[in-house]
Amino acid sequence: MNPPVVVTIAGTDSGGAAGIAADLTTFAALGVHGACVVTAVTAQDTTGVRAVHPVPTQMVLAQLDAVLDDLPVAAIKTGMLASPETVVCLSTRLRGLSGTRPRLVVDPVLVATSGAVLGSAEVVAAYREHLLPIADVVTPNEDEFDALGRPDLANVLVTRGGDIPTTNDHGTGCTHSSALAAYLAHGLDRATAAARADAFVARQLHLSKDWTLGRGRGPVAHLHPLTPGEIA
Ligand SMILES: Nc1ncnc2c1ncn2[C@@H]1O[C@H](COP(=O)(O)OP(=O)(O)O)[C@@H](O)[C@H]1O
Ligand SMILES: Cc1ncc(COP(=O)(O)OP(=O)(O)O)c(N)n1
Repeated sequence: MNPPVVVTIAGTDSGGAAGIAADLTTFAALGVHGACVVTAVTAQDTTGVRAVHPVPTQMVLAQLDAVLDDLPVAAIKTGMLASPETVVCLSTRLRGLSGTRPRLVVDPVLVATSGAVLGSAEVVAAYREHLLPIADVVTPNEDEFDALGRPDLANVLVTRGGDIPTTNDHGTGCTHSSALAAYLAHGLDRATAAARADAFVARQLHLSKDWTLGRGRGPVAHLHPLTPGEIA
């Protein structure tokens, strides 16, 4: 039987903790086929974001069209979208889809844990006007919720850290929204998918809490560890 297909539309993190790397490994962990549309390349590590290079909007749309023309996409997750043009054009493209529209999870990546601003005021305005209204679920953290003007919308699910003591939490927001999209693609309703996504992230944070990768906030684990017998 085919796995459900989920697309992430997001940026890269050269340190492998957040963005596309987190999304695709989370999809693999949760049994969905992951496709990816790259919106920006970031030079980033566990200590912060050094540089951002946005991908031109037409190239973002070309990637998305290639995926949508060929694969039976069950769900789409958006992460860092990098420019207002990309937010607006993507929203227009998604609103215009014919047939059964894929479930849409919007993770409005605007501020990284390191404090780096990943979305300008123009990006915020484009989200509010164009993308939030068509999302099934929007998953801002507290800072992003504030940046968006605390929208009073039924589809907004504000994420709020948790009680696992760890500094290895870089990529948790990406992992959480990807898990949510994967569970929706498996056919779960929104409340159940959200509860499962919380549980998945909690388990992954436990797995990586004693890691000592990097000089800053280390990556959350995205996959499950294999036993030595499974690796050999
Ligand atoms: N320390 C933690 N303990 C348990 N769960 C956590 C912890 N940090 C994050 N989570 C889970 O991950 C989700 C996203 O985390 P959050 O910190 O809001 O994301 P972001 O990385 O975007 O700031 C939370 O809703 C929660 O389910
Ligand atoms: C390329 C890229 N995308 C998203 C983020 C933000 O990641 P997120 O998991 O929401 O939060 P932090 O790990 O930064 O707290 C990013 N840093 N880079």
